[in-house]
Amino acid sequence: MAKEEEEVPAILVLASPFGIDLKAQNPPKYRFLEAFSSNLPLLQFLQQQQTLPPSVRAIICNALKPVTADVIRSLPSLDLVVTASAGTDHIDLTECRRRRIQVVNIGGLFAADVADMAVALLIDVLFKISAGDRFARNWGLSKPLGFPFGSKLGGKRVGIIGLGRIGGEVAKRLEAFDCIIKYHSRNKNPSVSYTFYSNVVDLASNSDVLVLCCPLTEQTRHIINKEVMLALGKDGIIINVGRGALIDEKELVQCLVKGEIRGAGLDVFEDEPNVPKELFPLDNVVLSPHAAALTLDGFKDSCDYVTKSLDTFFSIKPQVSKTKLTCD
Ligand SMILES: O=CC(=O)O
Repeated sequence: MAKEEEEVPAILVLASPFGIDLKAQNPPKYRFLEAFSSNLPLLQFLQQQQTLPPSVRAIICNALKPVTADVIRSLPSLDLVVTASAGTDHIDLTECRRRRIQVVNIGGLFAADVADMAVALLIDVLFKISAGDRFARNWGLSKPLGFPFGSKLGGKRVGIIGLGRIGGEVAKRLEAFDCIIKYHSRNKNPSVSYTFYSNVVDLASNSDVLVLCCPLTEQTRHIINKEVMLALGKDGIIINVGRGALIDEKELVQCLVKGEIRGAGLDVFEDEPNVPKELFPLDNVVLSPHAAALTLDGFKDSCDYVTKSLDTFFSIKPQVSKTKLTCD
């Protein structure tokens, strides 16, 4: 390999089309190994590449592209992982820490969009918009009063789990709809007047709706279990814009099928891209393919963010960058 080529950092791109602006540069600043264009499992893809993997310095990924310990181990020169997501649960952070690999996420860039999606899902479940759309397409063929009533949003008691940037945006929006906001998070937030519950079951017992906005960690995995769902009760609704594994999904399916809770709006699932098939016939459930942060207008922002993260990292000496760049 020519010396100049060696000095151009190699970047493994797991999700399309990050790095577009960078690719157009002349002379090129980076060499891109585009795994997203292959159907092979990532490790197999890497094994098939002859030269580049040993020199890969950075990975660009998003929440749907896991960066496992095996992937990290197959890249001996890896210094940086940039994820176009707020969550970092898809990255083996233990292995990154061990190797002193910098992890950079997108912070609150999409907090407002994710909050908008949470509110949209809630309104859809309450007013049965998606179900009504399906019904209206055959309306003329149905019997009178064949479509069940929806429910108001104003006055609902909404329990937000995780009052960080996304949760805060959800609270702001739903306050404007005259909802009563309560929350659970690791710590009470002294700067808000919403009622704080240190216990999720208590929050569920005192809410009509639970909105999940917290990151997935070992502490929050299955934070919504059967006990919480039963405490929420038959009129309760769950909205999840966090991560699928925040809910015990098997129990959620059972509760929805048996009518032990009233409905759910889900943008995320435990085993994406697999969505439990039992949910498909249910009109009290609105499904979305982890799309809260996927807007055409937002995409340019995430490309810019990824570009800036690479440029910042590679323009700083690696030793310095490892201490100065922060994972938000
Ligand atoms: O899932 C999306 C994100 O983590 O930003």
